[in-house]
Amino acid sequence: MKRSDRRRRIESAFEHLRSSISAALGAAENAHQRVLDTCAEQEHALRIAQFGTARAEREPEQVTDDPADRHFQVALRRALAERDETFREWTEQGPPALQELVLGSSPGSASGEFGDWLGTIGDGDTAHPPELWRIGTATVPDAPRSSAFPAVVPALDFAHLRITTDEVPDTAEPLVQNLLLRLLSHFPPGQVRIHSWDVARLTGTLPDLHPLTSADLLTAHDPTQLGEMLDVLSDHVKRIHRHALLGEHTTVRELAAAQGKRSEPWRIAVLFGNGQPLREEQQQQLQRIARNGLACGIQLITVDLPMTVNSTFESITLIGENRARTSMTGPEAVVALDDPPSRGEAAKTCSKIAAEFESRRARVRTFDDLLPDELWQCHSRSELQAPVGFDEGEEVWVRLGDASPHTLIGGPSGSGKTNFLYGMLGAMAARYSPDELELYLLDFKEGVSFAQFTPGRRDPSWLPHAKLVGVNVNTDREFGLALLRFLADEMRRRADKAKEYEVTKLEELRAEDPEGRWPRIVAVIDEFQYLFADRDPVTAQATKLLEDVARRGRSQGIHLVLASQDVSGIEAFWGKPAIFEQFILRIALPKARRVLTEHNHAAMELPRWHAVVNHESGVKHGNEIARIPDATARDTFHQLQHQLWERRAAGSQPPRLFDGSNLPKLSSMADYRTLTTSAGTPRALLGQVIDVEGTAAAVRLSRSPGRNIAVIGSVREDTTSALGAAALSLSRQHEPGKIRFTIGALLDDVDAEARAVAEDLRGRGHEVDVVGLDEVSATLDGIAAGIAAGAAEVRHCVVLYAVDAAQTTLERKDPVTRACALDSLRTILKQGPESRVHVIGWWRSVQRVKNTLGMGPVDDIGAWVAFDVHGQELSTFAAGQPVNWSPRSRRGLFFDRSVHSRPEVVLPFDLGGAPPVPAQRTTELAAELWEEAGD
Ligand SMILES: Nc1ncnc2c1ncn2[C@@H]1O[C@H](COP(=O)(O)OP(=O)(O)OP(=O)(O)O)[C@@H](O)[C@H]1O
Repeated sequence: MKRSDRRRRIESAFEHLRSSISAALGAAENAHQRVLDTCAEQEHALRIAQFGTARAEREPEQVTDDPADRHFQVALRRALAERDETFREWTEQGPPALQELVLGSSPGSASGEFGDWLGTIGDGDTAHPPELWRIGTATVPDAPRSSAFPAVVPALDFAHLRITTDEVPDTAEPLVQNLLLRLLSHFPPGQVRIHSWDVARLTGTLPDLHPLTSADLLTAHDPTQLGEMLDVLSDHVKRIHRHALLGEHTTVRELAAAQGKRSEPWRIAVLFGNGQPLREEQQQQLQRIARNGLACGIQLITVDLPMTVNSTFESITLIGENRARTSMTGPEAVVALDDPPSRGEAAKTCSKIAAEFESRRARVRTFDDLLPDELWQCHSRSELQAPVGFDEGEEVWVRLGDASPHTLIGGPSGSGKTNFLYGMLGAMAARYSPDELELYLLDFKEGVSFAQFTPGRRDPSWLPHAKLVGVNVNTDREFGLALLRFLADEMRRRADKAKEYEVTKLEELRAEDPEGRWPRIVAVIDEFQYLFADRDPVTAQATKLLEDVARRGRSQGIHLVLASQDVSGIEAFWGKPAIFEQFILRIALPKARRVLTEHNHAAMELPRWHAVVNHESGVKHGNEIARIPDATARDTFHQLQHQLWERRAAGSQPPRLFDGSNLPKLSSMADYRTLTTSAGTPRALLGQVIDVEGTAAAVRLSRSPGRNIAVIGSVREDTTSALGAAALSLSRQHEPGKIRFTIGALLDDVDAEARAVAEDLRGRGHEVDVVGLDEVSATLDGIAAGIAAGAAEVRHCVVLYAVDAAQTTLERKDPVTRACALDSLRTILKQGPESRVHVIGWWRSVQRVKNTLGMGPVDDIGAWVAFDVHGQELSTFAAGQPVNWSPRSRRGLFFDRSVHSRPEVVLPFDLGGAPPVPAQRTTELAAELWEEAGD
């Protein structure tokens, strides 16, 4: 190869190398440049992001020294595109959607223009209040298109509000005032109450709302008295928690939604501070109110008041020129607060609200105002509640439930206790159906106050909730015992049933057994002090039973309502703290003494037809004063009763009426009417026992020794009633021919009664012999001889009217045999029952029964009923036990040694026929007995 060739090739190789190197170097430089560009753009992007895209666009010189710089322009364009993309959905749909939402959920004054509602009185539904309330118009300045949307904040039950200013709290005033005007104008006057406190000003806070103070809708608290305002709010929280929120509802709002009506107004407390925290204890109290208040409808609005509780607060920060940021709209949105209406307009609105509230408050409320719009809509699972009166037009309610199980009502005669009871029972009966509430009503006072709840001759309606009505029972304290015993039994039945479901309370039992019928029971005893009238076994038993029912009834849905006009009656109660303490609800009518606690004299100052309603055992702070409407006038309770009666369930039975001034009619007694010939051992009915069911006093006439009946006493009407009832009831249990009657009419005075019964029995087809004084000895001898010969074929009842009147006749001895008919009678008494022969005899005194029986034991008289006989005389016939009994008119004492441990009180029957003769002894007999007593 030539030298020159080689060189050329080498040079060309170098050339290639050079150009390759320079190409490589150029590429690196380009890449370097690109990296530098990207870097510059990203630096700008970072600064733009830090500064805010919108601001960077507005004020580029704040972001870069050279706004025209290519890299900055690229970064800004990219940021704007990204922002537009991000906001696109909101820009297109956000503001109009929000607008629509607010319009729908916050109607009327909650979000409308002032001009549309200012000055009109609200009628908003308190059971379903709007959640959000307008304060202004918001925009997002940094949005690509800054559309406005309504700015709203939650109020009332939903959140507290914390407002922060630039340390000039007054600047928050128009905002607060506007919001309050919206709230006040939305609901009927009185539903929103305002408390205000301003650390810096004595008066003049919220000046346009000032007219509300005259109606107590706004209470302006003194700057030095924050404690007083906090105490008022705390008391409301406590009271509402203790009483209104006992059942399944944990907030007043839920309760209102369930009941369709709010029972407590909203209370809004506005506190203007100065940026300084409160004193420690006030801070804590305020925080407690903040935590618990919303559930009770208490909302706080604080202005420049540092607080450490955050959770339930929404915040508004004023940023000058009527603009604010809120926690609802976030830091990007700026709210232009609504301009307030003119001062004149706002004040006029408040005056109008105050005047309307005053006029509603002054309106006389009637019994009808106690009634719900719809009948029988409430359930009594956790308690019973009903309004009983009005405080300045607002309802005052009573509650019977676990927290306040029983009520004590006091007031002197004529103060309106009966009327109060009518109002309360009416308001409850209208709310709860008979499946939710049963009433047992007892009035010891003379008169017939509860009789209206039972069907009468002129009005057939009855109160379908009433199961038992007792009137004129002032001498029959046993009826009170019977009611208490019935309640104690029912309580046990409920407790046993609850145990089956492994629960303890009625509320839980109802949850476990939803199909079961477990109404709450309200038992009213008017003039209950009669129960404790004497130092006797009735008082002792009543005390024991009342203690049991009062203590354990609470969890079984059994509520006592005891009323008394008698101070000593109530005082006697004070001595029984175990009972008294259970009567947490106290109702004091004007001038009632001893119902409330010793230092609570509210009842003394009450005007007529008012009551103190106190759910705190009578302590002062529990006082609620209520005006009680007239519930006994025409067209009040009675009209309601008619409506309720018409709604009664098919087959609903009228309440049982126990009227102490009337005797039960034998022919209408269930125990008599249901007697049939197919029943087993026949039962002789003698009268009616004092119990809740109205059971008959009955003696079984079995074939065993002693199954004879003595009717003892000198009052003819009562004793002949017992004999007649026994005979007639036995006749109903036998086909004709299956029983025989021998009737001894041994006293002229009762001949007519004896013969009337005989006629009645014959009319029913039975064989009846009537014997007088002249035939009685032979008849008894014959019967005794028959027994000696063997048992009778059919039952034989020997009904003797005034056995003792025949004593001399019966004692007359046969000159030959020396036997007398008295011996025959003794034989019949002793041996008869086993042979189907029973004596049902009337003796006019205990001594005279003993004369008949002779020296022998009294066992041959297995059962007896005694009228006008003192207890101590009867103890021999009651297995030797002391008998505590003072005779009373038209009442007897009944004892059957085969079933009773102690005698019980009975009412003789009204057998129908001739009207009863006034109860009196025959003068002739009175003289005889007087002589005997002298002997
Ligand atoms: N709130 C009331 N508004 C109007 N009249 C009433 C009111 N309360 C009671 N009255 C009337 O007062 C009278 C006495 O009332 P009520 O019978 O209720 O009193 P009381 O305390 O039960 O008296 P007593 O124990 O003597 O029966 C009745 O005529 C009744 O109509």
